[in-house]
Amino acid sequence: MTTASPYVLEELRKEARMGAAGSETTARPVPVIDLSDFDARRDEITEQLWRAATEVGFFQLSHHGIPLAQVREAFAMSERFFALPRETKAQWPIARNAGWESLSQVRPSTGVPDQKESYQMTRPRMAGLYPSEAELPGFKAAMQAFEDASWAVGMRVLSCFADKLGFDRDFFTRAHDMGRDTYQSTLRLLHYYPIPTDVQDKLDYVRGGAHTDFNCLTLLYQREGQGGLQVCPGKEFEARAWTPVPPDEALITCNIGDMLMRWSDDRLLSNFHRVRNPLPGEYMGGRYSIAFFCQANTDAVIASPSGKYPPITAGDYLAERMKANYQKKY
Ligand SMILES: O=C(O)CCC(=O)C(=O)O
Ligand SMILES: [Fe+2]
Repeated sequence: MTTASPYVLEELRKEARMGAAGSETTARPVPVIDLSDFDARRDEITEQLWRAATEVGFFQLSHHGIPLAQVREAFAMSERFFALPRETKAQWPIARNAGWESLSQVRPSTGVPDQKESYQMTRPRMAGLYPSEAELPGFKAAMQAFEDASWAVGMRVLSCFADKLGFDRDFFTRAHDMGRDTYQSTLRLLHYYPIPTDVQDKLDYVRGGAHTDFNCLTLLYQREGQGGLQVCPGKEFEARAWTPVPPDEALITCNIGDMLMRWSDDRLLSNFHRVRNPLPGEYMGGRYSIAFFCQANTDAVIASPSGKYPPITAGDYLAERMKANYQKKY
């Protein structure tokens, strides 16, 4: 007898089926795409991005134009944010992808909360959710500048996909319009807690459960010495064999999200990823990462050209995915 899945969206049913299993790792090449001299090399870069995104679903960007000092400043601010007292952070509880949460994100793949805290910045929803200048001087300005820089890189990559998909070049830029109150792209700071000694061999202690992202494109920043990210290419979902993506401060790791998979009739592949616990002998301290999620504005209609997926607004789509992850927090 089969049990009906509680999830309406195919993506969520797939996540639930993925489960927490699979510890095998397979070395796969992670394509690195050099964005230098972008305007002159646009055609060549577009071909490389397309190949990486259609064959694998994840890739890394080098020479993306964001200075290393700015990435390091964002991480320094993130550490200061998470070092604030719990009661201070609790003034900014998460709602609609904005604010702070701790131990509350339950991925359908694992059914247990990720052992992390995170703080999401979704600009039009941030009233009352930023630390004050007294609490954390310079935080808001540094984070907004970092989001601006990440957005610009994300839009460049998406403009290449627009060319290949037969949309006009600015199609995705218009769909991620920061100037409107329907904007819902999110900058997310993540802090995975240090691993307590008594849980180091417990299977139900999960740093980050397997999932695909809800958005169009994710830009992920990792720190040297704080690895753990593993990916499983979209086409090889059933194999559940994971490939580590070691941190490199100079690179941005990208993956395609489910919005773009729908928008491209599955030509661009979203991919599963997770954050595994450190293995015995590895660094057991905290892990910080930063993700920028290019999420289409709430009123953008994600219509799959062939009609494979029924049209849905990006607002409704995201709400459905968030509800499945945070009970009653959307
Ligand atoms: O922390 C990481 O490396 C991954 C984070 C992630 O996958 C997410 O927040 O969706
Ligand atoms: Fe993710």
